[in-house]
Amino acid sequence: MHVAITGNIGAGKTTLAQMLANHYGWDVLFEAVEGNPYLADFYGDMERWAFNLQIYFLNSRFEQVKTIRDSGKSVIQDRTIYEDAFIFAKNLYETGQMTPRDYETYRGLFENMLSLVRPPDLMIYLRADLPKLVRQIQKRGRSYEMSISEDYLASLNDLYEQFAVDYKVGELLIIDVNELNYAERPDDFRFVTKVIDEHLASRVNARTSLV
Ligand SMILES: Nc1ncnc2c1ncn2[C@@H]1O[C@H](COP(=O)(O)OP(=O)(O)OP(=O)(O)O)[C@@H](O)[C@H]1O
Repeated sequence: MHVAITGNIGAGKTTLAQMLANHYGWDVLFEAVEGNPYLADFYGDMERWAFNLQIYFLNSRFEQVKTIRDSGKSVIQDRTIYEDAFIFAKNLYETGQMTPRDYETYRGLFENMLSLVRPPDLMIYLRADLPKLVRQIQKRGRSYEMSISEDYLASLNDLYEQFAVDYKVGELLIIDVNELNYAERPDDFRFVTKVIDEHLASRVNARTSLV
């Protein structure tokens, strides 16, 4: 079983991935944030560091793809390779912060990698509106994320919504997390696991469901 959690910055993926891993006894794979050599610089000057950061994330995510393939265990993954390309890199290109030739080079590499990527058995999209994202980013208080603008989050959210519509290579479960606080309210976490259990039980019937 390979489950992946997808969603915008501050949606609550990392917390939920850890909680689900504990609950179901799955291994968990996090994103490369600590020790990421580009992330802080990227938030200071996106245009300068866009290509470098995207290559770094693409490589680290591809490493995870290989780990998942070779592990033979049930794994939950915090964010996927699809988001790097279809959301983050695309947004940088569309907003003029990644040049066409860099984007083309990046996409060529991504397409090559994609031929070796097996989609997760279940993708869980945590849908959150801007106020929720902003609150969570401020709450965790990473200094380099304080420069994230609402425009940036809004563009990413638009691309996430498009991604949810276009995602056809596997099953997608959409959970609206605007009113949920599973980190602090056990009932909310029970709600999420119930939805996942139901979805896993009815996998043959539905490819996309929404709660
Ligand atoms: N491909 C990418 N391009 C640009 N920034 C990225 C990319 N992938 C991840 N990031 C950034 O790296 C950091 C990852 O932090 P983290 O793992 O805590 O996840 P997050 O996106 O904030 O999610 P959550 O709060 O839902 O756990 C965020 O600032 C995120 O936007």
